[in-house]
Amino acid sequence: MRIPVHQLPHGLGLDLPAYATAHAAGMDLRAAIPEGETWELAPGRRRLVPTGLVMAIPPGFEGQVRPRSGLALKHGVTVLNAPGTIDADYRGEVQVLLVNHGEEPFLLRRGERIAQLLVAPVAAWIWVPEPSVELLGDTDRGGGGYGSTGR
Ligand SMILES: O=c1ccn([C@H]2C[C@H](O)[C@@H](COP(=O)(O)OP(=O)(O)OP(=O)(O)O)O2)c(=O)[nH]1
Repeated sequence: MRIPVHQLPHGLGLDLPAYATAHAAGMDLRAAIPEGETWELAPGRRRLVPTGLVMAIPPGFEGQVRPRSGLALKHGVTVLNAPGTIDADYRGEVQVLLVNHGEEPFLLRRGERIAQLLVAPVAAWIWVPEPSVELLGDTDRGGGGYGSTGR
């Protein structure tokens, strides 16, 4: 599968997102912040981090911007809107909304791996309105939820 991608000027020189291992699901996204700058993410604060990437995800697929577990475990830094959705028709820069849930400021530098991108299939659905709830069909669960099956 191929995804046309364009690196904006501030992203040039950074590696394209890549799978770290043979069967990895996600490709790491890198921070396209200016060379030599250090961005501080203070505890409790959020920041939109550029990737320098514009992509054309094929119709029928979506991009999911997910956190990296290592950043979450070591620093409390995660993707605030996880999973962020990259629509197939989006032609703006992919950005990552990071939040620092940790106790220490998190320092971010150019090229750092900040999140991972998964490209997954999505189906387009249409609603079929039914005049009564019975027409939706009976199930074992029925309306049970929120712990109805036990702990
Ligand atoms: O983490 C994210 C989430 C979204 N986007 C881009 C791609 C996506 O296609 C577009 C719109 O995202 P979304 O639908 O989540 O935004 P919205 O808040 O619903 O705004 P809109 O009215 O633009 O759809 O923003 C990102 O770059 N990073």
